[in-house]
Amino acid sequence: MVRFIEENITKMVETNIISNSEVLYEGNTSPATKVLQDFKINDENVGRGGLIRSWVDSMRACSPTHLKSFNNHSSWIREHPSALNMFEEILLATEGKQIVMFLDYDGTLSPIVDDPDRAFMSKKMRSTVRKLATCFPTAIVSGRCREKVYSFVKLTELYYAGSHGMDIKGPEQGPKYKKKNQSLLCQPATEFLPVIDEVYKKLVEKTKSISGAIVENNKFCASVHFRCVDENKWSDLALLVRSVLKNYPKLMLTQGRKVLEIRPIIKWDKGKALEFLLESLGYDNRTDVFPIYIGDDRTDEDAFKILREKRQGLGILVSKYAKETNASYSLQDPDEVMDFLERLVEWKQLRCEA
Ligand SMILES: O=P(O)(O)OC[C@H]1O[C@H](O[C@H]2O[C@H](CO)[C@@H](O)[C@H](O)[C@H]2O)[C@H](O)[C@@H](O)[C@@H]1O
Repeated sequence: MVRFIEENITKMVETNIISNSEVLYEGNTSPATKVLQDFKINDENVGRGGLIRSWVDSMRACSPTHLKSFNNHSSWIREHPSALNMFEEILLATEGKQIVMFLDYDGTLSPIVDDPDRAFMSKKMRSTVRKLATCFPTAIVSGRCREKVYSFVKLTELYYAGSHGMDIKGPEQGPKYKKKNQSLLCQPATEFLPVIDEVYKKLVEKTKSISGAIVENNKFCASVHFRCVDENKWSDLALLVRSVLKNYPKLMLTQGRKVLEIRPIIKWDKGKALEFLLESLGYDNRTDVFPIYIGDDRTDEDAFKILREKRQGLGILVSKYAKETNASYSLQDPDEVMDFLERLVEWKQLRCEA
C-alpha cells in the first residue's frame, strides 16, 4: 500500500497534474498527512500540494480497512458513540425543541453499490422516511442531481437539496412548515450549468479508456466514479480528470466515496444548504430548534461543522470505521439509520398520543 501511494504521488508530481483548480478539502490532519510526512513530502516540494494531499486522502477514504491501522476504533467510538445507544440522551437534548431532519442519500438511506444508477433505497426505508416527514420537517441533502435523488426517494412531502445543496426545492404539496406561502427554490450556481455540461461531456470522452470509470452528470456538478477502476489505474484517471479541469479555473475538485466531484468554486455546500433550509422554514436564529443531520460522506462534514460551530442540534456520521469528523454520534450503516429514524418516529407518535 505504501509503495502504491508513493508511486502515485511521484507520478502526479512528475507529470505536473496540478494547476489552478484547487481542492477544497480541509480534513488533512491525520492519516494522509502522516503518509505525506513519512514520504517527506510537503507543500513546498510538491508545489501545489493540496491536490496531492487530497488525492492521498481519497485513497485513505476509499480503503477503510487501511484506515484501521491509523485509528484506534474504540477511542473513536467513545468520542462518537452510537446514536442508537445514546438515543435517550439525544432525546433529552431535544426536549422542548422542534426537531428538523436532514438526511444524506447514498450510504445513508441506501447502501453503497457499484452502479450509481442502481442505488435504490428499500421500501421499508421509504416508509420510514415517509413517517418521519409526518413528524418533523425533513430534507434530503445529496450530491446527486435533485431529479435523480427524487427518482430514488419518490416522496413528494420532503425538501430536496441536490447537487451538494446547489439545487434546493420545497415539497410539491405546498409549504407545510414554511413561514411564507411561496414555493421554495434555490439555485445559486445556475451560471455554471453550461460549463458543467461541457466538462461532463469532455470527461466522458477522456475517461473512456479507463475501464470501470463512470462519469455522472449531477446538473450543477459532475462525478467521476472510480469504485470499479483497478487501483493501478487511479492515478491515470486522476491525470485525465486533471487534464480536463486545468482549463476550467472556476471549477474545483472534491472527493467522496470512491468518487471525484467536480463543482463550481462558489461558497456553497451542504452546510450552506442546511442553513438556507432552516432559514426558509423560519427556524433561523432560534434556540428552540434542533436540527439532526445524518450523512456518511466528506461532503456532509460541511453540515456537521455548521451544527458544531452553532452548537445547535447534532451530526451523525454513518460509518463502520473511525474517521475524522465533526459529527457527534455515529451509526454503522443504513440499517442502523433506519432503526434510529424508526425510534424517533415511535417516540414522537407516543408523545402526540399522550
Ligand atoms: O451526497 P450523497 O447523496 O451521498 O451523494 C454523493 C455521491 O453519491 C453517489 O455515489 C456514491 O454512491 C454510489 C452508489 O452507491 C457508489 O457507487 C459511489 O462509489 C459513491 O461515491 C452518486 O453516484 C454521486 O453522484 C454522488 O455525488
